[in-house]
Amino acid sequence: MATQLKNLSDFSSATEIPSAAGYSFGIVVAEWNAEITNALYKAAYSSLIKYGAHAGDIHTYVVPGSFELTSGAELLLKNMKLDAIICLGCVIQGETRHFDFICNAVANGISNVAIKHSKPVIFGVLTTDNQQQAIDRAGGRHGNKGDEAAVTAVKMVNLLKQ
Ligand SMILES: Nc1c(NC[C@H](O)[C@H](O)[C@H](O)CO)[nH]c(=O)[nH]c1=O
Ligand SMILES: CC(=O)[C@@H](O)COP(=O)(O)O
Repeated sequence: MATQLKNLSDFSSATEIPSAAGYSFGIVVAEWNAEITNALYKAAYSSLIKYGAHAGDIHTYVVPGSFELTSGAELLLKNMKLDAIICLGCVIQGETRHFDFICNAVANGISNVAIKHSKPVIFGVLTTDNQQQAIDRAGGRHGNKGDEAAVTAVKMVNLLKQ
């Protein structure tokens, strides 16, 4: 599996990570699976600060579930001047196909919001078969998708400087 070859928080071999200084970021976090999404959030916030973002330029909002990440991102971009949005959530397969509908809706919805506003909206959503896979990707053996999402946002806001 691809993840087995990659730690989500290892950027040692990555291209240089540009500065986040001067850019404003929104972070939308889903409450569902809060022990996981809180870990994603802490990593994303810490990474933005590590790469130069100012605390006053990071705006955090909580939504009930991952399905609401799309509307959360839309509301922020419609009402605030932000350079990028990071959406953080954790969807874990249950007994029914509800998982599929949420995952597909969020992935497509976030993409549509990004295109509508011509702004980076980062898909920092874990979509796992079970709790352990989520733990492994929220600060466990496969790193933290919150780190990955933050670095992606920093790279994207600097895109036009390339
Ligand atoms: N089962 C999970 C959910 N379900 C809730 C939905 O995201 C949504 O809030 C509800 O359908 C009302 O619109 N959300 C997650 O983030 N993770 C899950 O595992
Ligand atoms: C992804 C979900 O919504 C899931 O946790 C709900 O569980 P179930 O499919 O058993 O209703």
